[in-house]
Amino acid sequence: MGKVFVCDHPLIQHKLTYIRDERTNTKDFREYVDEVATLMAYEITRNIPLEKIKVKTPVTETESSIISGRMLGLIPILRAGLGMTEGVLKLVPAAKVGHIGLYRDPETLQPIEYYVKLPTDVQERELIVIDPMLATGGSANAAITALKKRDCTQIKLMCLIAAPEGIEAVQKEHPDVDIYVAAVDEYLNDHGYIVPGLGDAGDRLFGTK
Ligand SMILES: O=P(O)(O)OC[C@H]1O[C@H](OP(=O)(O)OP(=O)(O)O)[C@H](O)[C@@H]1O
Ligand SMILES: O=c1cc[nH]c(=O)[nH]1
Ligand SMILES: [Mg+2]
Repeated sequence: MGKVFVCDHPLIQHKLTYIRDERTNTKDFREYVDEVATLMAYEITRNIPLEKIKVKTPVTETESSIISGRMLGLIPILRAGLGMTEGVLKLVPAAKVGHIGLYRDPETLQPIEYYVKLPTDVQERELIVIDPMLATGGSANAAITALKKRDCTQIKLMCLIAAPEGIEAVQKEHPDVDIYVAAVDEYLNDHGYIVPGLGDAGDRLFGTK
């Protein structure tokens, strides 16, 4: 079963409080989400492979490590996943970015796919699926399934806030996928919103409500 890593660094938890706060305006919300994504990326990339290269210091020649950033792929789920993507790219600028467009039908809560554009070598990359909210888990599961259909095998999921229901759903459908979150909240309300959560991530990021 996939592991759940809660990124509980004080800086992340501090910023998450302002992300949750309904008084935080769109500009500040976007900035906090971006900053938390960068901090979480530090944790998520902890085990990516290093390779040795030769480097000449002012004193001598030596061997030193670099990460194979080109082997990473970031897969934001549109729209809200876009809000975290630049923050991760700050740490791994060589990663390629693929987009999966999904929206959740407000009645059925089922994900509807409307766009997929992936790097041509996506199967060879370690992928991080990015979405701030893991609610029922339907969207994350659909995105991961779309990647697996294209022969992707190394997939992680990165979210800001997860409901226990969403974690369970992903662990059941994709037991090979580890999940990185800043917080696990209490439950889903009757409209499928995470409680206490932060409201609608896409609307708060883009000011659409
Ligand atoms: O776990 P789930 O129950 O599937 O819910 C989570 C999904 O809902 C939100 O997207 P939304 O459908 O609001 O689309 P948007 O990003 O375009 O606003 C969120 O960004 C996730 O993708
Ligand atoms: O709480 C939630 C659940 C799904 N999507 C959101 O943006 N927020
Ligand atoms: Mg939304």
